[in-house]
Amino acid sequence: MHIQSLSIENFRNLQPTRLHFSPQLNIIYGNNAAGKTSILESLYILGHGRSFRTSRHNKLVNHDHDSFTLFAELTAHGSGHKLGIQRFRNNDVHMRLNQEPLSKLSDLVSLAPVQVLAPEHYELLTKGSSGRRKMLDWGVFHVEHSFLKRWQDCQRLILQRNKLLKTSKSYRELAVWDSQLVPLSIKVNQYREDYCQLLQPFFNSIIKSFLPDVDVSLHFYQGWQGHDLEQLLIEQYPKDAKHGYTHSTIQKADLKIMSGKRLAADYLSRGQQKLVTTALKLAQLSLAQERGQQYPVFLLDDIGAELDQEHQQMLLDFLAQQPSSQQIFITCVHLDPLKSLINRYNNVRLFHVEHGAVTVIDTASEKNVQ
Ligand SMILES: Nc1ncnc2c1ncn2[C@@H]1O[C@H](COP(=O)(O)OP(=O)(O)OP(=O)(O)O)[C@@H](O)[C@H]1O
Repeated sequence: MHIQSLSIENFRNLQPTRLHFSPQLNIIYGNNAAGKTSILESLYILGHGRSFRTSRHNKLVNHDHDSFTLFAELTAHGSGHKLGIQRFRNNDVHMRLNQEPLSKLSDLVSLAPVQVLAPEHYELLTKGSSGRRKMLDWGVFHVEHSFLKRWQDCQRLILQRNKLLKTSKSYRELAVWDSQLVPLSIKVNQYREDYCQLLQPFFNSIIKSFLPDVDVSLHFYQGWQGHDLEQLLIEQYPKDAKHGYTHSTIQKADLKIMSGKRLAADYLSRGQQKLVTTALKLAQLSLAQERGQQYPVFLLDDIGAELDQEHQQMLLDFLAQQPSSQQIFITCVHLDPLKSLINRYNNVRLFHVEHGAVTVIDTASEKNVQ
């Protein structure tokens, strides 16, 4: 997938602008608070319908306006598309694809795979399992599109089951729901487990280059580890009914990262944990390139902020080896560390951001600088 151009109106501090991107490497640079991450955030919204920084959409609308609008021209599944998203302060959203209204977020997600690595993600190991599950599910979906429908059906059944739990008198009232929920949950679980197995070799090879002396491994834990789900739901009925909530579901699955026999989050340094997160995101990108139906756009926010110089260079070397049809967006304060990457690419666009205003910079003046 390539994003060819993006018009941005009333989004965060950005002045209205229309940007034309390189199908390969795009670098967005400028001082702190200039608006660099806001550009990445708007690109992310094209593929997710939401931000990676906040779940409150009204924060994205410029303080002086009631809605923001994004309009993108992109190439996906081999053809050109025009995608428009307008989001209002009151949470209303209007989406249009090729002039037709688009009602389902899932259509947006399947059209435009966008992967991001931002400072926010460096807490992935230490925070709760939902961030890891979201990351896992994004990957599963882009390798296996039929996953989403099954996942949504499963969520719906869990909600209905939880509702029924609050009024039920015996397990028998739930049996009919569970006869649908159990096979569906097992299927969702299988998708996730298969994906994890596909991801492991990519992750192992990247993490070995980042942390050659540390034993790090990736494991998938289903939400009912070591049990038969059907039996477990029957046994847990008293507890589930008491809380009005199903305790063992696909919502309990997790991607566990171990260092030897210990959880990586309890044992590795913060810097090492950041490298594990970076390796996970890059492994997902590599796997999607190999198995997915199209290459995800890769967004890398604030490259200089979180990694030491040696590992920053490793990350840049990884990006320098990407296939020519991989589109990448990077934000940074200083261009200097990116000079070798810029020189490596034939098709680079540089965008300088200052107080929300974006200027395209002539790459010739920035290329071949030692
Ligand atoms: N809804 C909004 N309306 C107007 N301005 C906003 C809004 N939300 C955030 N801002 C401001 O936009 C500015 C740009 O933020 P952004 O995070 O994009 O900057 P950045 O260039 O990535 O900075 P840094 O290098 O410090 O990460 C900030 O000063 C922020 O306060």
